Amino acid sequence: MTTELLIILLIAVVVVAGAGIGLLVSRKNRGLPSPRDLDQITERTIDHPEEPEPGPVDDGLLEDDFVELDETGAPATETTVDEPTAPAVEAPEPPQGRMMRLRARLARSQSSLGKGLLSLLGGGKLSDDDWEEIEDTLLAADVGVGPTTELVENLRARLSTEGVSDTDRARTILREELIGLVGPSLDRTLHSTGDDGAPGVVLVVGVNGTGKTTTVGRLARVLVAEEKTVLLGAADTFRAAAADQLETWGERVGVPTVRGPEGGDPASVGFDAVKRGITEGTDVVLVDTAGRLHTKAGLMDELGKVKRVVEKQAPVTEVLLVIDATTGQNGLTQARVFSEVVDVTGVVLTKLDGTAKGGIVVAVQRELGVPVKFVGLGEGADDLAPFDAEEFVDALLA
Ligand SMILES: Nc1nc2c(ncn2[C@@H]2O[C@H](COP(=O)(O)OP(=O)(O)OP(=O)(O)O)[C@@H](O)[C@H]2O)c(=O)[nH]1
Repeated sequence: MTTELLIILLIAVVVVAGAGIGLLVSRKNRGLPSPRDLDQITERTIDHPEEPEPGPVDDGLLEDDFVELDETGAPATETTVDEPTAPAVEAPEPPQGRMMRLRARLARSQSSLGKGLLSLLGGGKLSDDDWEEIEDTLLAADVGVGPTTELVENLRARLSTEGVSDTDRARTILREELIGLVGPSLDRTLHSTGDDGAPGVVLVVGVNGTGKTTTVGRLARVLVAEEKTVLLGAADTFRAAAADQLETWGERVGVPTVRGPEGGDPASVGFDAVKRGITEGTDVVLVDTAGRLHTKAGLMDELGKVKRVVEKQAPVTEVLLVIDATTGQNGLTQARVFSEVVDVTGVVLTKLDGTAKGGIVVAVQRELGVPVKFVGLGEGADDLAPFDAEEFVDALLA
């Protein structure tokens, strides 16, 4: 009897356990209710993030030519062309008159350099102490020792022979002398026209953080405002964000960007950009380069190679060096290194707004023997002004 009872109990346990497992398996097969079903069940409304639709990822990139750079020993790097995708393009402001519009941005240079000098010079007969103060004012504004001595000598000679005692005359003399120092007859045009139908090729070089990428973007706007067709080459491949940043600048004015993979060969990007510029009959190709100032030899290799490789397609018509005006002597040291590495043909001085060091315009021209062609006077898209000696001095003395 006991044995029979035990057998019955055992069968009962097996049946109950089997039913339980069956229930679990069937629930598993049906799947648990989704969060939304649970909401309906519980009549609670909870926001759940939409699940992404599966499908092909469109990154907006197009395949471009694969470039072999055997002769230079450069690794072949695949570049892509990012056509502008934004439908609405902006109409950039024409470059003429920008310096006048932005002259108030030179306020700090104005008060320390222009107004400081005027108040000293307009005060009648000047003592040696006054002249020393004039010298200090010029040096503090980063004019540089040589140009300061030259200016003071010229002013002394003119003021003593002409015997000036009124402010207006002092202003006129100072204006003339400052304009002479800045160089009114230097060729400050952007050399952006290629020969024999080839595009103009502008290489933009400089240390990262000086405003190089911003400058390339703004130059594109200047050229678009002049009704030129433009192509950008994102040869700063060391920081992915630099290419993205450049592409955004281009998109705003309907200008495409040729870019390579992060860490790819900058020379390949330059090569492809110019190649495409030739094929499409583009007026100007602007190439943003990387400015890692790690070692002079490294920089020389990199920039030298970009230029050499690009010139297999078309001559470089301009090499613009971007210098941050707020860095003073440091900026001049950078300028020296870059000019030893590449043939710099023009300077862009950024961040001239809000610095008291407006005299750097003179110092950098003397240092490199090349003209300042553009100045950055703010963070706005069209705050890059073609440099003009007279307008600059007038803004200082306003
Ligand atoms: N106030 C002022 N800011 C400027 C000017 N030009 C550039 N900047 C700012 O300087 C910062 C650096 O500019 P970038 O163009 O990123 O500098 P970069 O040299 O290309 O540096 P990387 O992209 O790191 O290579 C940005 O915040 C710009 O808005 C200028 O003329 N005035």
